[in-house]
Amino acid sequence: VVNGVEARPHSWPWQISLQYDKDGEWRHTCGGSLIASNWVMTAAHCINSKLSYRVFVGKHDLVEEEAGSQAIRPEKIIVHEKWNPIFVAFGNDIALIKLSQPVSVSDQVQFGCIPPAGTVLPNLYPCYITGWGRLSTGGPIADKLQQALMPLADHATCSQPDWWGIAVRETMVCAGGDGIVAGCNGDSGGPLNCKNSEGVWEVHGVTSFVSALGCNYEKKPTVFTRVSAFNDWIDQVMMNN
Ligand SMILES: CC(C)c1ccc(NC(=O)[C@@H]2CCCN2C(=O)[C@H](CCCC[NH3+])NC(=O)C(F)(F)F)cc1
Repeated sequence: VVNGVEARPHSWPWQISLQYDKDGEWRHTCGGSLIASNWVMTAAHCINSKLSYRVFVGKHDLVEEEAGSQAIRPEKIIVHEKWNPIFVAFGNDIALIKLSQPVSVSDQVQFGCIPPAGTVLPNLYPCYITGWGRLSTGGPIADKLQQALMPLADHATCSQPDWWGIAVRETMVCAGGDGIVAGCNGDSGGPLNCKNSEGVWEVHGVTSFVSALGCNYEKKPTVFTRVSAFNDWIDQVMMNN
């Protein structure tokens, strides 16, 4: 997250760190959201079938050992069948990770809520991106979980020619674009958190892409997979696996 702030520890208790084993070292590669005791939602582009992963729940500082955190191996990973790794703009950048054992909820580990199917929030609706992604374009990833307020850019705004144009679909959500605050590499797969009218936080987006010209690039908001376009897919996958 570029130009965010350190989150109060464990204030986004569904946020997970997806890590892969690189020569015996575990490396953070993506974020994700715990949505059930044995299911994590992340981005399809985070998954490389050649790598072995672990899901770390209950974390705040990635470089410290933290009581209450737990690393769990995936049992299986289901990537959306319509995800096309060649072109992130085709969308369907969503995947579900079934954990090899259920996680127990606690103060530090909670499930994120999926919004009702079809929910489309209005322009400038205030949401928060969270993640351990780069703190600046090309910069280091964060040790401590970051958060940033990112008002939504509705489809009419986000699909303007000098914004994302036709690269953005209605199955996506845009947020930010002020050239200051943005998601960045390593935030992929993590949640876009929006508080609903009852005051309940929902995971409205899965961090998908930013401009290749720079994370915080004016009129190139961070683009998320719109979770409320995938309720049926999520239900089917969880029921059938
Ligand atoms: C739609 C098309 C014009 C297009 C739009 C944006 C990009 N962005 C990028 O490629 C930048 C550069 C590093 C990774 N990246 C990204 O946007 C990657 C997803 C890459 C998926 C394709 N391999 N996502 C992230 O870094 C993010 F924002 F989720 F944290 C690439 C192509």
